[in-house]
Amino acid sequence: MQNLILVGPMGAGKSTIGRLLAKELRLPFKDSDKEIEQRTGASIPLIFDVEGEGGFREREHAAIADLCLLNGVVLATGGGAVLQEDNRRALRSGGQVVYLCTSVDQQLERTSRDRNRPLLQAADPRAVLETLMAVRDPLYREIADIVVETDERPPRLVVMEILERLQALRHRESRDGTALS
Ligand SMILES: Nc1ncnc2c1ncn2[C@@H]1O[C@H](COP(=O)(O)OP(=O)(O)OP(=O)(O)O)[C@@H](O)[C@H]1O
Ligand SMILES: O=C(O)C1=C[C@@H](O)[C@@H](O)[C@H](O)C1
Ligand SMILES: [Mg+2]
Repeated sequence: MQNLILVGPMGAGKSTIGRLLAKELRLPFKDSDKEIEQRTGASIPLIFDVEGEGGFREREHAAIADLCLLNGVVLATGGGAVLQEDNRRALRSGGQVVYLCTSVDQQLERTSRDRNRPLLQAADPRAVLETLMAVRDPLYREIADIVVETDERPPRLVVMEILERLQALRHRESRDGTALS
């Protein structure tokens, strides 16, 4: 069975929605950020402190490569997992990719309460999020099978929409497959 892979920016809800989706589908849940922390034995802020973003991205690359080889899991990725082309290829072939789309306003609101995102420990987090979004939005879209809006929608509704949209996609794919054969 294919994996279900969630991509999107910080605060899109990948970890929150991934966990709920996995519960709903009775599938194991994996989170690449958690996997990196477990493998390293250190928190993400500490990895950034000691090794810089480059060190973190190397660890992320290794974790994504391994996690994408699993079968039948829901995988939440880190916000920057789409930056490396290798990662995008692995994510693409690792399963169905869901882009959780979120405005910068909502991202700010959802991330302002915790300090676990080193890239946002900046004087102007809004400017950081806007810059990241300009670079990354096309990359999320490049690999997404479906794009789901999460603004003004509680996590449970987002989960329902993902399930409905994936079902519609499967119907369409099987219909088109039948039409071609
Ligand atoms: N649809 C939603 N509506 C309201 N709040 C939400 C929604 N989705 C997530 N949140 C809240 O936003 C915060 C950030 O969510 P979460 O950690 O799941 O984001 P993430 O996409 O995994 O971020 P990161 O890329 O940094 O790991 C959490 O406090 C979560 O409860
Ligand atoms: O958007 C990003 O680059 C990041 C998002 C988080 O999920 C973590 O992977 C880390 O804080 C970096
Ligand atoms: Mg997360």
